Amino acid sequence: MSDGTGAGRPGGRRRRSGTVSSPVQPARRVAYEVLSAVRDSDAYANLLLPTRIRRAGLGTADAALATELSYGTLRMRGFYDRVIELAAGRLCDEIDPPVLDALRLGAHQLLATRVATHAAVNESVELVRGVASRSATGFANGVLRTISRSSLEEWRGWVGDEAASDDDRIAAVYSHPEWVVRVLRQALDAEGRAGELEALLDADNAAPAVNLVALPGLIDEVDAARLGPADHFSPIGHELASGDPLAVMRRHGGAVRVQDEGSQLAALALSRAAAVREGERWLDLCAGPGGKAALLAAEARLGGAELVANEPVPARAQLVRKALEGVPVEVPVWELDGTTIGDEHPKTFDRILLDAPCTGLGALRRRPEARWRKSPRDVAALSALQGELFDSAVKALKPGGILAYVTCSPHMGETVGVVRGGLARWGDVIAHMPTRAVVEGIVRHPLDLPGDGSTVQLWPHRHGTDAMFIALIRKS
Ligand SMILES: C[S@@+](CC[C@H](N)C(=O)[O-])C[C@H]1O[C@@H](n2cnc3c(N)ncnc32)[C@H](O)[C@@H]1O
Repeated sequence: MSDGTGAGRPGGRRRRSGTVSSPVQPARRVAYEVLSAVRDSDAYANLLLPTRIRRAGLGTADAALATELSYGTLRMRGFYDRVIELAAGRLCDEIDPPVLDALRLGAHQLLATRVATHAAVNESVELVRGVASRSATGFANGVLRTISRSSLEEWRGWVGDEAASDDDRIAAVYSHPEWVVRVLRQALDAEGRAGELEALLDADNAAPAVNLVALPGLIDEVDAARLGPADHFSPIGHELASGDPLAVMRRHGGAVRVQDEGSQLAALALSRAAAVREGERWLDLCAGPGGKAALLAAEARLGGAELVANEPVPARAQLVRKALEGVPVEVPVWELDGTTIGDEHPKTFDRILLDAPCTGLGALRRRPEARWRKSPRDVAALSALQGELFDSAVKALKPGGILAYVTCSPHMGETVGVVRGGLARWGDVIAHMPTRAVVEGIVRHPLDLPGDGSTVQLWPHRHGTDAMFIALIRKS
């Protein structure tokens, strides 16, 4: 990674006061623009960042620095805001948002990177100079110098000391909203593992490695082995050894994709829950953007099954079509409301993947701003929709068919809550399958999965995957 000092670039501007101020290094400017857009226009960092990096013409090292700075700052924003409040002696609400963005970016560099202190302070102050008054520039300089005089551990201690309760301390120090801390603890507690909470919150704050899936039947084992070290659990996954994942994907013409190991296991749990019979009909009910649809299409092709993918949001349905392009098999893409498919196509499918729209609280390491955007109100609306989609899927299943209910959230209102509700409504025609036993039959190494085995909850801190939930259900 670049040290961010900008060494070797042309000299700075001479200001009227006679001091020399340096221009902001492009990687830092890109990170600052991303933070502003996320705050100001609800942008998604993972979508915006590649465009901004390209537009700024950043090389590999600077692109990595811009990514680390923007993702790291967004993830740890909750903690940095407490640090800034202590250092500034005023609430963040009282600081001009563009100035606050620069302070957050500066705090991240000072407390969590090896960027030299003078570069972190001076360039953050330069960013403020570009958007605010002279007094704001002096204020930012003072706050950042105060932050720079103490270590991360010291700031963690002081932030913890100021907390109003133990949950508030954990929320502040680990930079998660307090309600998210509570729901994550509840889900771990249900497994008798509440003691893992801080390890989970830490894992949410770490950048995940790039993980690849080698689609079965589309790439031979020798070529797959060259992608990088085999995943610990997924039999078809590899960690990217080095290089640009897009270039690797292009080289393999659709046979290789970026996909979290947990997502691979969720799709395989459905396709490998029972031997595939020629001519089976499969449905991916909520398919956008199509990662699991591509894997299911490859699995269906090997077993002689037919897949239909459904995604009601047209732009996302286009992404599904694109994701399916590299799999040499015909997959119709419907654009229907999944809640109506059960009535429109009753008793039609042998297997259905219901990868439900959810809060995404299981993928916080991947979507750095997501934790600040969700609220408990979202859970109520989503779990109602998840229940309707569940009912629709049960109706659309043939007798004997299998449903995989999946979320990338461990929130119990979206996981076991929805499944229990479904069983209460449909208990005379559906029953749990032994999901843990199915998944254990797929993985390369044993998974540590407490509970009765009727469902599977994966975790970033324990398994290195997103926190995917999987429940296999069979219709009688
Ligand atoms: C968690 S994502 C699915 C991810 C996908 N399976 C993959 O692996 O790429 C949930 C999807 O459900 C879609 N969705 C939202 N409401 C829906 C509905 N009423 N019926 C079907 N799909 C819906 C969303 O647009 C979103 O694309």
